[in-house]
Amino acid sequence: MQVKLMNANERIINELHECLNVFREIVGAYVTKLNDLGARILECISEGIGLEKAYFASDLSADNILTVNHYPSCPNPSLTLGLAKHTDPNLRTILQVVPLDVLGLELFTDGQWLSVNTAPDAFIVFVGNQLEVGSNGELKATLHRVRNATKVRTSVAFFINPSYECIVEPAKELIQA
Ligand SMILES: O=C(O)CCC(=O)C(=O)O
Ligand SMILES: [Fe+2]
Repeated sequence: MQVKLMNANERIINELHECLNVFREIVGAYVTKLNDLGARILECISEGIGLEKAYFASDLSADNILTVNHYPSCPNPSLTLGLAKHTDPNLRTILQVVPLDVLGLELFTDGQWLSVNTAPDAFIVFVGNQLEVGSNGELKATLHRVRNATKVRTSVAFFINPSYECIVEPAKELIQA
């Protein structure tokens, strides 16, 4: 009988595979929930601006991306921004922030930057550029930025995008003659 002992490299590779499987399972379940949540919010938004419930479904929200932003602790946060001001180029963003007590996200509204508070189990939802176009400007893309903090901050952003093939244009129902 031949017994093959695993060397250190093989053991690490096996453990890595195991971690990746668990990671895939957890992230897969999270993304499925975010997809459902995103679809429900989009339905409410569509109805709210006078479009049919499913207007932004299918091609207009077919391509989704999950990203993680990590902001290391910054010794002098007043000297630099974590993320410069921008609007997201997609249809819509759903954001979750960890840890909850580290503030940093700011929205530009009524001529000033306002800090966004987070709450347990809460999601932050941004209107992206494509939703501003699709809604013919009824919804304005959210201008936002991130300030650094002396503590580490991480955010998870789920970007909902139209498919590459689809044409994004103002909804006919929202164009005044
Ligand atoms: O980290 C945040 O709170 C915001 C991240 C963000 O704006 C982005 O990923 O586009
Ligand atoms: Fe953003």
